[in-house]
Amino acid sequence: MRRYGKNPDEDDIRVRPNRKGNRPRTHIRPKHEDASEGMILTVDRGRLTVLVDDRIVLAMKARELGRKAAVVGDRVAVVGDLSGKKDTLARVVRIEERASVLRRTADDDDPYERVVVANADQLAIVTALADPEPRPRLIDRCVVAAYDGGLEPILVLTKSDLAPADKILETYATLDIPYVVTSREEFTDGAELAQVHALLDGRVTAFVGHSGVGKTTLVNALVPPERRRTTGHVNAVTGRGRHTTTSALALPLAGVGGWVIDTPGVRSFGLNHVDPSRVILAFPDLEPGTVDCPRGCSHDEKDCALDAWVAAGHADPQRLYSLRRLLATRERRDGD
Ligand SMILES: Nc1nc2c(ncn2[C@@H]2O[C@H](COP(=O)(O)OP(=O)(O)OP(=O)(O)O)[C@@H](O)[C@H]2O)c(=O)[nH]1
Ligand SMILES: [Zn+2]
Repeated sequence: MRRYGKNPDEDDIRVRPNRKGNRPRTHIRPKHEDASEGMILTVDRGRLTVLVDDRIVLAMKARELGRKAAVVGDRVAVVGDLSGKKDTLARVVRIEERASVLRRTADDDDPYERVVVANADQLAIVTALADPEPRPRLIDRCVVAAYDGGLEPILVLTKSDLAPADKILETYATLDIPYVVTSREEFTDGAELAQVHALLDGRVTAFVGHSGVGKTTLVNALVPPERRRTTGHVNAVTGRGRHTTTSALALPLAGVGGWVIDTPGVRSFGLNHVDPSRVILAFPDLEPGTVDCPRGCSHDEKDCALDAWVAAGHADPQRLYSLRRLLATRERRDGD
């Protein structure tokens, strides 16, 4: 599996100046050797649901965890009553290191980045081919968030009964992003569903998409019947579905292993937090060309060494063009 960031989580650790000597400020935690492992499925304010073996356990964060947020997809250590019975409450005592993090700043004016999903292998960017119209810059921003957080992006292009996919596919061909084109009608015949399963089975996939793109329709076709949600309640005033959830939600893929993590419809995807040096990791063919870059180069500036390096024939100019296009989406424009 491709992994982009080395340790995408490290920015979450606020390193504070240490006045008392050079021992890092770590908390000596009780060991909790009896703790069980689990995975967070939902977060609703302070309440977490955690999958422990095959039971769904209600839990809250132990105080010793401090302010670090527990998010959907987190692997955790949990103690207390793990029976999953009514009126029990367990405690999450440890959040394991994250293999990937999907983050967004709600808005580019909003300085706070939030981790939306932890440990997803891939990010399925769901885009309708029409109704609503595709928004390439939003797709690009999601791709950047995936690369930045160590997730592999995949494109899911829905409503192919309304418009063809060629143009979008052409735009993303250079990036070599796996894709699938779907329509609700075809979905029932099995062939498309098999293609989607081929991309998702055995993996943890976070789904993002603008409201109304058909994300719920798609997710419902993938999860067991009792986990389905109602679709199509787009509110004319807010543009949001009536069932818009405020946080992500992990659902098991029907039949085989793997998880779908449904996230609330996004209208924008703030990228304040993105580090260009992590995005370039998704371009291993270009990375060697950055050795002569100025320190802290954004790779989207005048002195970037990539231009000369690519001009000398070391890599495909289309790839550099794509990298620059993605990096440019970090800046917000009207309509994003
Ligand atoms: N023509 C067409 N319409 C579709 C298709 N898939 C979904 N729709 C319709 O598009 C609308 C939105 O679908 P949803 O699945 O609710 O979309 P969503 O992305 O979950 O939207 P929210 O619930 O607002 O977050 C519904 O009216 C669906 O019936 C498709 O393949 N073709
Ligand atoms: Zn550079």
